[in-house]
Amino acid sequence: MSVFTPVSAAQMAERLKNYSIGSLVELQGILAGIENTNYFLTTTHGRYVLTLFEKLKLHELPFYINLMAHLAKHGVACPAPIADVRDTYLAELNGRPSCIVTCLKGEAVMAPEALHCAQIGEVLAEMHMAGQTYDGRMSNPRGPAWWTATAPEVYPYMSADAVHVLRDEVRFQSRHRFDKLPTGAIHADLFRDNVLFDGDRIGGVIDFYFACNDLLLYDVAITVNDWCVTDDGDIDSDKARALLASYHAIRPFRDEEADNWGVMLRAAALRFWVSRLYDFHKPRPSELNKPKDPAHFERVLKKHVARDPSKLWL
Ligand SMILES: Nc1ncnc2c1ncn2[C@@H]1O[C@H](COP(=O)(O)OP(=O)(O)OP(=O)(O)O)[C@@H](O)[C@H]1O
Ligand SMILES: N[C@@H](CCO)C(=O)O
Repeated sequence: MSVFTPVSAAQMAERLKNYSIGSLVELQGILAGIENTNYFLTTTHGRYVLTLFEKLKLHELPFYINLMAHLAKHGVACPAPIADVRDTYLAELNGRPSCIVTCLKGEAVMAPEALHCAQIGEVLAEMHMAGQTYDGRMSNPRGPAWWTATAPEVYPYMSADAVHVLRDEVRFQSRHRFDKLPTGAIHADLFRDNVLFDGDRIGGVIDFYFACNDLLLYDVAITVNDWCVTDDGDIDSDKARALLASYHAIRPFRDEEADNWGVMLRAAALRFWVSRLYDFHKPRPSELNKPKDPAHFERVLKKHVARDPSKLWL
């Protein structure tokens, strides 16, 4: 299903001559994933993942691949890209940019407990700390300018009540500035399906293709909104505290971050509400995936608007 661009064993064996990771044992297509072609690649030296990028172009990829390499160099649990004999990570294969990264152990945990959330807080803070010395730059393609421009495109498909909530939130966010909050390289999509757990221990973080430079607290809010959410769009405060406490132990929050926590949780919910609305109502012709439920993030946002954010702080 998710092998959009097939690679033969002969092609792979030939390609591996450019690397120092042994010779081909097995190449097995990965069914999960909707954006790219992924294969589990086993060589005489170990297990790797081969990705062929179906949408991103060669020149768009270095920010993400170099970020993974930088984080892996710092010991962060994420795939390490493998350089070829020319010392480059990216090469064309069957007309697609491709790269080989180390294979992480484990599977996604879709019903996490506080113990999982605590490990997520830790790995997120480690990414943020290690990311401080990353010199790649990428503005957030899904930031305030994007949601302000995109929201009106989906109003025609929404109920009057939902338009009211969305318009109010876009306006609310535009009244806030965050000049004093710490920034850096952020993952920006640290949802449950982008982390592998080997039993109860984190195997690592994958899918860095929304990474960018933005507020660190925004990344924390995105993460809490997914890892700590309940079925009705509320946030489980025990899980949120477990995540925040282990994050704070590595990168202590500043007072200004505590002050802006509620606004940030709302911004993170708004971003995914708008992207899901857009993907739902205006899918690209090539889109193969079943769109994710936008109403989920409407519920998350409404709960945030109604609550005292300090109840979800440390
Ligand atoms: N480095 C890795 N180590 C182990 N498994 C991996 C690795 N990279 C990807 N996978 C596996 O491949 C699956 C698909 O990868 P991924 O989620 O990145 O797909 P995608 O199509 O690139 O993106 P999307 O999440 O948008 O569908 C993951 O669910 C995971 O099981
Ligand atoms: N994690 C996103 C999809 C990828 O950006 C969502 O659940 O809407």
